Amino acid sequence: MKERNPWHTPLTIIIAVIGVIAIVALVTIAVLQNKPLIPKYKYGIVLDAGSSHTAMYIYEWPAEKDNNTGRVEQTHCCKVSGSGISDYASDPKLAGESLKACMRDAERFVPSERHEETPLYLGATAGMRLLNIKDSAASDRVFQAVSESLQKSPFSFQGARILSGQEEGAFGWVTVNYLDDRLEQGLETTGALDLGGASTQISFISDSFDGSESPSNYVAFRLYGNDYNLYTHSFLCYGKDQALRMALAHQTQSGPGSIVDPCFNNGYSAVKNYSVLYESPCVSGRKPSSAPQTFTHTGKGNFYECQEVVKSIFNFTECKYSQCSFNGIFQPTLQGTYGAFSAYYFVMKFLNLTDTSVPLQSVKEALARLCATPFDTLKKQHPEVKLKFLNEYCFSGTYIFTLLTEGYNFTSRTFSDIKFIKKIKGSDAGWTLGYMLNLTNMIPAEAPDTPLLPHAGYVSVITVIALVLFVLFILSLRPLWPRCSQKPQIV
Ligand SMILES: Nc1nc2c(ncn2[C@@H]2O[C@H](COP(=O)(O)OP(=O)(O)OP(=O)(O)O)[C@@H](O)[C@H]2O)c(=O)[nH]1
Ligand SMILES: [Ca+2]
Repeated sequence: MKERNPWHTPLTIIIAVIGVIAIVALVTIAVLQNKPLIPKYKYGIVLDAGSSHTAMYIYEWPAEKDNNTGRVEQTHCCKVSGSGISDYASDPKLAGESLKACMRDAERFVPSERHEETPLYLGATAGMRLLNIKDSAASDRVFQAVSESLQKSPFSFQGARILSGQEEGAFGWVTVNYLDDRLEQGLETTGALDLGGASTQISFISDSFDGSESPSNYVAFRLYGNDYNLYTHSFLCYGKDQALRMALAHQTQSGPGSIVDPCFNNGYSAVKNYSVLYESPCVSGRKPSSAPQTFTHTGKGNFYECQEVVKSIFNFTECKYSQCSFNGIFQPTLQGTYGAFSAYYFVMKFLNLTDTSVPLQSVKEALARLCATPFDTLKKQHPEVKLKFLNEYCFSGTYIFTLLTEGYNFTSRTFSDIKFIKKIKGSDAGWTLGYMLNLTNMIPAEAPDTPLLPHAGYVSVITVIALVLFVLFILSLRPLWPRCSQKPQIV
């Protein structure tokens, strides 16, 4: 007679089927519930209305990581053609018009279903600060015109305003450290050096600085559970274009007519207009009373003499604090590493000095060679470089060298702590990302709670526990298990 399998009772079969269904359901729910959602992104747009030009940056981040430690990345950048919005003071409508091509670009890069909820900001820096000083009604008209233009875009326009120098410096610092993952992980931070056309910013953490000596240079942050006491200062008029104006103005003081400038290469020559040179508030107070309409600006290319001219635009003597950078501005002792961007990068890139940390002496030698090169030779060596930039590299390089060493007090030892950078992990270094992170509350003050286990670990643990429970359940039903039927004895 065929032996009956003791498991083949209706009860055990039902228990087994229910058990298997329960496990499958449990694992399925665990997987679906915790699976990362299909990547869906959110967007933010910032227009950087600088003194020399406007640029639009589009940022994106995973939608479910909103208000968390999600990585915000720059996905697109559009350079507005023409000059900065402050140059449209006499025809503000054109400032609004100039932004249109980039805004159309943004409509293509941000998916249309996100347009309406995407915040759009415009922040203006030193060019508008200067226009506001010179003619505040004109600056209001420019803002009016750009705001009207941006309101017509499908995005959620959040306003156009001038950033204070302190904000510009602090947000540049946030950008650099956010992109380097230094904030979230509580690592030692990097200082930020930004050289624009009309102002320059220096921002860093110094252990010796708690804000008490100079409160206007102090910005306190609490980010991801860490406190930061940031030193920051923005020098209006010390961006490279305004610095050049000040250097030229200084040289025209000795007598109008012509300037033989050591900061321009030998062979360079141009006729320039006095009124144009002196129209900026950075120099307007110093216009010679009997100046003719024009002056001839020629180059003689000498780095050492150029340094003397550049030094003349700084005041190194006045200081009412324990220590100063220049112009009587407090600066604590330099500390840590620095990321130097904008014009610092453009100029050092031209000098081929961005890849490794460079000894200060090499920079000096490269500048001495550059300034001594006749302008014709320089043009032949760099046919690809725009003349308006090529003209000025001797001045710009010498200015950067002097600002860093004599101004901020970098020495041959600390100079190699500066890295000249343009982008970090695909996003441009600058104040715009930090500005948006702040306005969208994307950096929490406290460290967010992290899940106990990663997703895969969580699913595995749940599965193992389910299996163990199932086995225990089956074992607990032992009393109900059918007994082995005894073979009938043949007597
Ligand atoms: N050599 C070189 N210079 C550049 C380039 N792009 C911009 N510049 C110059 O570098 C300087 C700084 O440029 P930005 O950082 O864009 O300055 P900005 O933001 O307009 O000015 P701020 O409002 O003072 O911040 C200006 O004098 C620009 O004309 C470039 O590709 N090469
Ligand atoms: Ca800038």
